[in-house]
Amino acid sequence: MKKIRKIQKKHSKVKQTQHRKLQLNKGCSRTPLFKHHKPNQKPIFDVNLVVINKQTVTIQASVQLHKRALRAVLLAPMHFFDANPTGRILNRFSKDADEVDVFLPQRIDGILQILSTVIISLVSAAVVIPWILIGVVPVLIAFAVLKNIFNASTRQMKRLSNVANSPLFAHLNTTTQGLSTIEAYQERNSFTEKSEKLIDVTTTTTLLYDTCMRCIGLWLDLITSIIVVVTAAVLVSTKGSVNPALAALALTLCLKVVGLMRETVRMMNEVEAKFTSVERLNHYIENIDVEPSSFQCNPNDQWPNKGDIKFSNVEMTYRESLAPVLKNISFDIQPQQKVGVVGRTGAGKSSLITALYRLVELRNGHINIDGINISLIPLNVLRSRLSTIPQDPVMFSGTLRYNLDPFDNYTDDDLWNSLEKAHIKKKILQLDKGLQLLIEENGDNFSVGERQLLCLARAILRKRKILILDEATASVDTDTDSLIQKTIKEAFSNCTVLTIAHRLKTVMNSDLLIIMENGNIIETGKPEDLLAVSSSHLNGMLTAETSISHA
Ligand SMILES: Nc1ncnc2c1ncn2[C@@H]1O[C@H](COP(=O)(O)OP(=O)(O)OP(=O)(O)O)[C@@H](O)[C@H]1O
Repeated sequence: MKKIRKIQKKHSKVKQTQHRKLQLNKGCSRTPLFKHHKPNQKPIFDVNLVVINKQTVTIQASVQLHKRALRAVLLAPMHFFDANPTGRILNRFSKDADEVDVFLPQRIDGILQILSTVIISLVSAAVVIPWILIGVVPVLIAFAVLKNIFNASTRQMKRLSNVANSPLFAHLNTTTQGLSTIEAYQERNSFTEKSEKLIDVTTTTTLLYDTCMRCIGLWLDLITSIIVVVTAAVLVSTKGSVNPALAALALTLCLKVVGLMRETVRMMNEVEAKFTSVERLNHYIENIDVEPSSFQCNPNDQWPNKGDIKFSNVEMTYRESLAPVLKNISFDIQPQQKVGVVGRTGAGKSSLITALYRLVELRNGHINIDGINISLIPLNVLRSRLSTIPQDPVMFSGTLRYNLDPFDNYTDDDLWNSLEKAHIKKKILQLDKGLQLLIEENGDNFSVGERQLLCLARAILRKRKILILDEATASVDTDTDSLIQKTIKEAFSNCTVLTIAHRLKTVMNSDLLIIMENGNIIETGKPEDLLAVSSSHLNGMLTAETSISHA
């Protein structure tokens, strides 16, 4: 019985202490002015809610910035990508976007919280000792001057640090892409050395920025200490004339408020420096030229239904400062004609496609498809009505189905049919997963030739009136090349096909041959007509090709 009573007593004692602790906590939760994210606490003044709602303001702002910068890059013309390496673009969308997404909202929130504390503390102090406000003015001036002195340099250091990241990103990008080549040529050491040098440059600029921030911190601390010392000295020297309680309050407030003001200035400086990331993203939004979106003619859904292509005095240059790569080119391709374009490397064959897709606007002349000048129609319409198999076949990470038919417009049977016509069905069947087969980034789990065949399957599926093949079979063996040419002849019998090829054999069955050199057309006609003339360029090229293959 005694034992039970002892336990009961102990239990009630524990309960009492718990109750007292609870009361104490309740008391505490009433006193603080600011919420520190403890559950069940009901603060009088919730800075997060009252001053700023991070979710709706800062995050929304960064989302908008990101969206608009991304849109600007996606709609940028070709020359933007020629002038800006991938690393530079990656830097904006990784490092700069991270500062805008994470750092700035946190810091701005912090500044607002501290500023509110400073204002409330100053108001409470002014109520008790009004003359304290006289002392605040020089303090504010001192901090403002210091902030201005350091602002320019910290911002510049931050800009330097941001810029220094781009070459590092570009180098890492090229290294990962060319890893096998680096290993094959045993260039691992030189690449590692270059990485280290670039990391050194990046960290040096970051160190400069950090040093600048430390320096401003040091000066702010110095001013704070001077102010506290001066206040203490004044209070001591006026001993007896100031109420000791008020003197203690003045000193405490001085320590707290000046300390907080110092912290605000430091953080504001940091935020202003990091705002260079916003500036850099904004630069993309405001300064990247956008591909022309205005149009004077919107062709019907069936356009082009014949496939007639007419180049008239076309002159094109990749940049204003560069020489033209297409010089006064004129030719006419009849509907359903199979045209072969040949010429030496750099002759301007691929530039014909660039001009057809309006990746670069013409300097002179015009191109008509089915009688419509393509410079007058919307870019998305033009590009969606042509089919191409480029030199570098493009595959996206995702399923095979997604790669062939991203908008889910065709049935599985259609897809298998096109794979069969492109002579790749057998290979896909061997891999077991069928249309759900996963394609790795850049189509790395397929050879270049296989990727070209998958692109051919994609083109067969879309059934456009105009098909452009840019060295589409350059990476497949001669037997498969012949098979593909046969397929193209059958599957695209009622389409216009423009084939750019290095191997003359690939285009010898064309209806028309265009031979290019140095941006000009040097010969054009039916292959048999050109072969009949012994001095023709085609005969010369054939002789050169045969002698190389026999060598
Ligand atoms: N993006 C570019 N910026 C500047 N010049 C370019 C660009 N692309 C190509 N050129 C230049 O334009 C000329 C024609 O290039 P194009 O790619 O059309 O030749 P090509 O006949 O297709 O060569 P290849 O058979 O090697 O693919 C070349 O001198 C090349 O240096």
